[in-house]
Amino acid sequence: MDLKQYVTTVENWPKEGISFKDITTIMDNGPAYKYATDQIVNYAKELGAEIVVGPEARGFIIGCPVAYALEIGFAPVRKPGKLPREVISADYGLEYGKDTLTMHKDAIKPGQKVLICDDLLATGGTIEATVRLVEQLGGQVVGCAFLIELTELNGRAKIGDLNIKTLIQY
Ligand SMILES: O=P(O)(O)OC[C@H]1O[C@H](OP(=O)(O)OP(=O)(O)O)[C@H](O)[C@@H]1O
Ligand SMILES: Nc1ncnc2[nH]cnc12
Repeated sequence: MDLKQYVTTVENWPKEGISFKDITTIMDNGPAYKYATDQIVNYAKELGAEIVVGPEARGFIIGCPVAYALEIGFAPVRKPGKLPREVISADYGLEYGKDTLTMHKDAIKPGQKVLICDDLLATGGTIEATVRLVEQLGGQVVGCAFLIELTELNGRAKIGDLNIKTLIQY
């Protein structure tokens, strides 16, 4: 399936100069959403992932169905003030802003094999901060899966030699 045809590009949103890749037109198409999820499920199986981690909010949309299909857990990465128990934090930069991400301190077991999922790899700031959080908790990042990669922004460079899978490239 050519997934790219289901992505909607919105120019100059949320800011002038940003070419926004809207994945809601993948999600509202049952076969396209299932196809995308299945690709990541197969990748997760190859890697032997034991838990899925995803940053809010679009990382939940990608990561949760993968965790469900594999009957493994999902641990959320959230913006500050959203998780109710003790957290660790990491600051990061975005293509259009900056922010902080948090995880519960007990979200990952030491040595657990983690697959990180998100909708899109842009500058790599979000994924790099998520990797830092997982590693700080003792998790082993076995792979990172994205629907979309904006190759010109070279987000891959931020996470060194980690295993990365992207389904659509621009
Ligand atoms: O590679 P980066 O430059 O870090 O950009 C990618 C991140 O930006 C978007 O999330 P956003 O922070 O806009 O939050 P949302 O998912 O809640 O919309 C997207 O879902 C990725 O998580
Ligand atoms: N161009 C883009 N489209 C959609 N989500 C994004 N997150 C960061 N950059 C983005």
